[in-house]
Amino acid sequence: MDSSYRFKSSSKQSTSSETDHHHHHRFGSLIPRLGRKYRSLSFDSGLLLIVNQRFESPSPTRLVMATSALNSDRKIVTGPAGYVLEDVPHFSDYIPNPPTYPNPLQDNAAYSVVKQYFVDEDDTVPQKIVVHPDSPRGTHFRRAGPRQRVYFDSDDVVACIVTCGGLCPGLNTVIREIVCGLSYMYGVKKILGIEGGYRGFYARNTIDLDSKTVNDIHKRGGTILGTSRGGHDTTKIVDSIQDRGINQVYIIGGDGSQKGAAVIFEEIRRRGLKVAVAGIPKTIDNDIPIIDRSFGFDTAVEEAQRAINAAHVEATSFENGIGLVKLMGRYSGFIAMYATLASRDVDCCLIPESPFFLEGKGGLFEFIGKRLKENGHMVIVIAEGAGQDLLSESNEQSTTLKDASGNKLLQDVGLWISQRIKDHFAKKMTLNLKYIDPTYMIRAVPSNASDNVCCTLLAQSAVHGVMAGYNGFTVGLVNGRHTYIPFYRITEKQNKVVITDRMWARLLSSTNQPSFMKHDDNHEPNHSGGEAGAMNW
Ligand SMILES: Nc1ncnc2c1ncn2[C@@H]1O[C@H](COP(=O)(O)OP(=O)(O)O)[C@@H](O)[C@H]1O
Ligand SMILES: O=P(O)(O)OC[C@H]1O[C@](O)(COP(=O)(O)O)[C@@H](O)[C@@H]1O
Ligand SMILES: [Mg+2]
Repeated sequence: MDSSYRFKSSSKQSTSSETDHHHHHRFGSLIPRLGRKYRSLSFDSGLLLIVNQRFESPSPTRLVMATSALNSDRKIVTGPAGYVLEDVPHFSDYIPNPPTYPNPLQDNAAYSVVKQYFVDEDDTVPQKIVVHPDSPRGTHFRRAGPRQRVYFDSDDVVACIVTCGGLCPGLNTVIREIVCGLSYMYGVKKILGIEGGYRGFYARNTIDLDSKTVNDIHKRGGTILGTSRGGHDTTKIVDSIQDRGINQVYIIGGDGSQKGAAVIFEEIRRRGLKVAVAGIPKTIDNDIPIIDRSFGFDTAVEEAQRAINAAHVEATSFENGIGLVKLMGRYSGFIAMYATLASRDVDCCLIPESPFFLEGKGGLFEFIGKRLKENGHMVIVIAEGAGQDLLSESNEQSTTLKDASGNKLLQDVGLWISQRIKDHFAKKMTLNLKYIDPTYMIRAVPSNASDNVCCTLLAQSAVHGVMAGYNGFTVGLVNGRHTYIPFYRITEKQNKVVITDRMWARLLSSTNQPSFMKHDDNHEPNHSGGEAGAMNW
């Protein structure tokens, strides 16, 4: 490596206020933007573009790439000590010499008081923050925030916003803050709402959005734009984007929506359009990987407390009372786990990641019998995706039904387990079991204060990234900092509760429920699990 190669220490790099903002701008092409610090840029498709080279910037060198060669690539930048930046695409990757403009925020009185308001081009955020002295520096994501130069003239912007998939508290707040961010910060005047999810691009008219029309919407649950499952037709969607002259697309949605956003972006890049696509991750189940937590999750957990309280009141008021609450969570039990930890009234929490069984030693029935004997009542929280294996064993009904988006339709585990418990204890004792299903109540509410702040920052980060020319990314909080994450990192797997992590151990110790490990079970989780995100501390 070049001996004059300069690299900031990791501690310095994470402190943006210390970074040098006076070095020259690098906006002309991909190489200059990567700056002098990186030694290689490789694309996973096998096309190795630059290796072991020191770039002086601004550089006259232009990186010439065939658009087609970029289609499935990953923009990976490596540096010393195992540093890896999983970068997001940028207009300058596939559009030759895109014009740039000074960021209008530089004249905004509100932000002018902030020292070094603009984010340094080289700021990145580490994925893992717990390290050993000899750990490699590891994967980083590009830090979100406003850049000194933007790739859109505000007068030319035609932005659109769409919400897809299931409801989640905070959707309206994100819509509101994208609209307000675009208009107040960047002076954008043309913002369209796409109604009814992806199919709205080609099956519905658009609605005009401005700061006045969205002023109060954050106080309402749901989404003012409407949403849907299914209906993703990439060609029709991109045709509609082109026909309407849209050049910024904000997609608020979960794992399915982000997969949809990724293919829309691929098609846009294939057609060589100067259209930005940004995803804002929405998942009430908190099943999107990498990010610390998703907006609406906090609200959902809080709302679930009301159902758990009701279950507790019912359970404690009757002899051998059992309050059973079913909460959302198809594949990830975060809502159930956090609602249980928050409540302290829950005796048993069942989630999809932790298999359980009913009969025999160490099983659920034995535990219920024991708790009722000790306390006279019991509260059980079950995530909707828990015990699906047991259900399909005892049920001939087809389990292959899917919703319009292709998500497997689950059978009602709450009703099933209620019946099984009643049947089991029928001859032994009088049970009073009350089943509460607050599924849609916890997601149809407006977002709470903390989620509103979370939504605001995500929306603003998305707007800054798009204005700065980044494209094909999802915004997300990583270790408390906002970042731009490539779509593939968000969609390649689901975030799950890792039952061998401390958080699940804390839950087990707070409820003192059995782990439901049979003797022949090995102690590995039965799912791929994934990296421990912040919710798995
Ligand atoms: N693999 C995919 N490719 C393209 N579009 C998809 C894909 N998966 C889901 N979608 C679309 O994304 C939208 C939302 O997906 P869905 O699974 O219902 O909700 P969520 O985004 O909350 O996971 C739907 O319109 C669906 O058709
Ligand atoms: O009945 P619907 O509208 O399909 O939604 C129910 C599902 O939505 C979820 O909240 C998750 O859906 P998303 O992926 O859209 O966020 C699940 O937990 C739940 O099973
Ligand atoms: Mg989903």
